[in-house]
Amino acid sequence: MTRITSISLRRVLDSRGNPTVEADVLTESGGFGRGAAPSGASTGEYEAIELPANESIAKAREHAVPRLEGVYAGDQRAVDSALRAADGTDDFSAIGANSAVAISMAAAKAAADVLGAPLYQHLGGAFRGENFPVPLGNVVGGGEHAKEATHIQEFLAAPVGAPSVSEAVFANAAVHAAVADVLDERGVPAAKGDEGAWAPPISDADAFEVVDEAVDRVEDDVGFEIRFGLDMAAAELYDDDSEAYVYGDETKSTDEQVEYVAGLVDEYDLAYVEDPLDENDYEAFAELTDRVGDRTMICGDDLFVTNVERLQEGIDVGAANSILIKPNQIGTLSDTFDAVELAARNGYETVISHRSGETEDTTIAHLAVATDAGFIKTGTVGGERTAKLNELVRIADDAV
Ligand SMILES: O=C(O)[C@@H](CO)OP(=O)(O)O
Ligand SMILES: [Mg+2]
Repeated sequence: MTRITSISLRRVLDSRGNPTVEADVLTESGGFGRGAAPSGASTGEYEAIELPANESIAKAREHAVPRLEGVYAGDQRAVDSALRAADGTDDFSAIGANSAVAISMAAAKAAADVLGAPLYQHLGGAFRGENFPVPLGNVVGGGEHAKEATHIQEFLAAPVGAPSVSEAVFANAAVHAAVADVLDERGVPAAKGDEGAWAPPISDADAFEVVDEAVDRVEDDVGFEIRFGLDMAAAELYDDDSEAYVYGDETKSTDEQVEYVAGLVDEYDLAYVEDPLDENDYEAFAELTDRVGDRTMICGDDLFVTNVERLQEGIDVGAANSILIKPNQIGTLSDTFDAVELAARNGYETVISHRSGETEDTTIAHLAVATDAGFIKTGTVGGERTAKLNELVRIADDAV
């Protein structure tokens, strides 16, 4: 029933206005699934390769589509193996991870459609749908997502005490609004960055104060615990030549960076710190995790790139205690699940994540519920972000 009869690929817009790949998968019994690839700006050195959308589509039409016709969409491993075989490289550089991930997600949705089950249930089984991830909401940001704003890429609200996913989602939106108030009171004008977070021209130190204040206000209002965290995207700050982290005119050695982050964790009771160190520095990651990993999440994004080999290396040295999961970093849902399972087996928390360039695709909301992830990082406001947040609310309401 889920045998694939046709796949169409097209160029659509992402949230930055760049072309990305959208895939439609049809099965012989009429099942339909659509998936669209997101795109990063602060991409990790070891991610699967995104090709220009046109090129990726042409290559996938030539090499992948003929192999996939006749494969069962319900057999996700078979779909993803066919994608890997069609590509023939380790990093999807032949057909592009953008076409691969769009097809992989579209096939999963087509299979769910045939089964008449929500995607999270097809991917995660009958007993999923009870637990929901805590949404990490980007409220202030800079780095590669907004020039002339903070050096730290993301300040993320973390409503860890929210009694429901819906209350958590609304709490993050309230923190986003409270940040605007605090900035306004300080006379700071702020545009928005790529993910809809405020991108004020202030120092990182001032941003900590602003976010801390905004979180306190909303916490008082809603009456449950809200903390905050960071994506430092430190690989973007690290300069290989000087072997230092560059914050405008200031630099920090690796030891100083570890010291700085450990100090921030304690000063602001941070719930979460993603990529605090360079993507090649497992050792310094391990040192920081050793110091503060008992009281905060140290999460590898560019460090692990959703790749089981890199994750295993991190597990071996104690580099972190959580992993960011982005399907397009590795190219298929099967590889994504492998990374989630390896993480879970080793006591690592998983954080399912959007990219800075997004579409209305809601697959990651289902993926987070299907894998019982503790967290999801998918922005706070803006249509391509609320698409995922609202889908979580619908899943909780049994309305998908
Ligand atoms: O670094 C990140 O975690 C992501 C998403 O917030 O950014 P990008 O998609 O630009 O890599
Ligand atoms: Mg990141």
